[in-house]
Amino acid sequence: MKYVSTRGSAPALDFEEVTLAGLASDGGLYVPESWPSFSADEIAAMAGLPYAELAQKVMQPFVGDSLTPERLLELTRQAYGRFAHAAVTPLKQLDERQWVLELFHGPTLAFKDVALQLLGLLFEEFLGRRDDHLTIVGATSGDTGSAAIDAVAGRAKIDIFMLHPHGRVSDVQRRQMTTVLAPNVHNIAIDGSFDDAQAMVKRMFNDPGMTGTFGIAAVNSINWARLMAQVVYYFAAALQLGAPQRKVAFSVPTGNFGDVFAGYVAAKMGLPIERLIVATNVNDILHRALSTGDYSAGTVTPTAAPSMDIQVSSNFERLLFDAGGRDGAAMAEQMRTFEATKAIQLTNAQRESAAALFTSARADASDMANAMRWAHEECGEVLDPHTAIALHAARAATDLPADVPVVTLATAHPAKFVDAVERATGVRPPLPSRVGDLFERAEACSHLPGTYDAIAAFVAERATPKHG
Ligand SMILES: Cc1ncc(COP(=O)(O)O)c(C=O)c1O
Ligand SMILES: N[C@@H](CCOP(=O)(O)O)C(=O)O
Repeated sequence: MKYVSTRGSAPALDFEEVTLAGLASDGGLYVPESWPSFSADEIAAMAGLPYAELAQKVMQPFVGDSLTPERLLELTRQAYGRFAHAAVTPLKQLDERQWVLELFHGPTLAFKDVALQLLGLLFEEFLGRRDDHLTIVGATSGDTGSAAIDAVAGRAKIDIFMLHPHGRVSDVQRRQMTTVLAPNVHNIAIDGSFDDAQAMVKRMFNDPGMTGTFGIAAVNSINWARLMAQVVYYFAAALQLGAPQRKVAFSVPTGNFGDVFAGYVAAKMGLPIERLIVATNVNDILHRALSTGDYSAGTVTPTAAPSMDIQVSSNFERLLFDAGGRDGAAMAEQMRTFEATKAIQLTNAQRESAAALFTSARADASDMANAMRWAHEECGEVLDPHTAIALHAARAATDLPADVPVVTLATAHPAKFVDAVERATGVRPPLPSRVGDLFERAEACSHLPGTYDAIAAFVAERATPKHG
């Protein structure tokens, strides 16, 4: 399998190279040069497989000969062996139509663990084949950071520098990052928003002063391997609900468009998905883009669902590229316009193609609180604010065919956002014991101005050059 850049001019890479590369050298994102697909019979044969085996089957076409099927299965067993639930991503029924897919049973209590536990192992596997050192530079609005740090802390040949917006992540999210005191972990709180952090990370991939010396790598969803691993749980859920004979809809709390793009990939691979509902909070650039074609970023409003407080959604570029007919030169031009003006209009082709699968909905603070209350009072489930936003959107999708179940992706454990959950439901969910004595541990974090020069200098002083 080869991967091509959405902007058309970076070299095509294989899976091993694309995993270590992160962002393409032309500023684009890598996507498979074509979508692999399964027949209905092949999908039916996956029903009932343990999660690690299903993961190997779904991901093998993307991995190609970078890993044998036997080795990939060893890695998926190792990655998902750390999850606290035997099903890895268990599915729960709320009422006749509504279901919740719990993605937070990994070590750091959010869906990011599903991909990052595997990505940490893939980095180690591929670094073992070469004499290189990796410098991971990531941006987080709370969850990617802790999951990535857990996945790579203490690993030889890897340093991780994780940027988060100062004061805009929950206490649990911050402590899950800053209390990891391994020497290869560097937490940085920046003045600014997640979007500012993400822009600086992307800029570093295109700074020859940094890439010439350091092996800059990505743990954000700009890294293809992140999305690939997230495709698996769409298969897991749909198979339990009757796929391939029955269609399923998914409602996805969305920020950087990675999770819902993984659903798009599952549909491209043959999974019968009736609809993907893109649920946003008041930072609603994606809702506006999908409903009116207006992709224009405003300023970020802090909300009780901080991991979705994003205006510039990296992975939307992957959809625009694929939906727009895979024209790299046109995509590069469209993204240049967006980077310069912070606003573009989707083309008719992009809008029509996206509308075949996606709808969108926006939830404000009271929609979110009402969804949390409904789940708690009517179904006995305590949900986190991000999940509640998607549940609001799922319940609002009344035009779906009556026999289509709707699966809301539960992206974080409610204990990560305990204050917002308590305000809405009166319940203060306890932290699961697997996160240990989080509030007793010492924290280490550097606070830097939100400027590229300050971040680049900080990284350059501490990182190990790529060739030792
Ligand atoms: C809890 C939670 N829900 C939803 C999202 C949004 O997911 P995505 O950025 O893949 O759209 C995030 C952040 O990525 C998150 O941490
Ligand atoms: N919500 C995310 C933002 C980063 O998204 P990613 O999926 O691109 O890593 C977070 O929790 O950090």
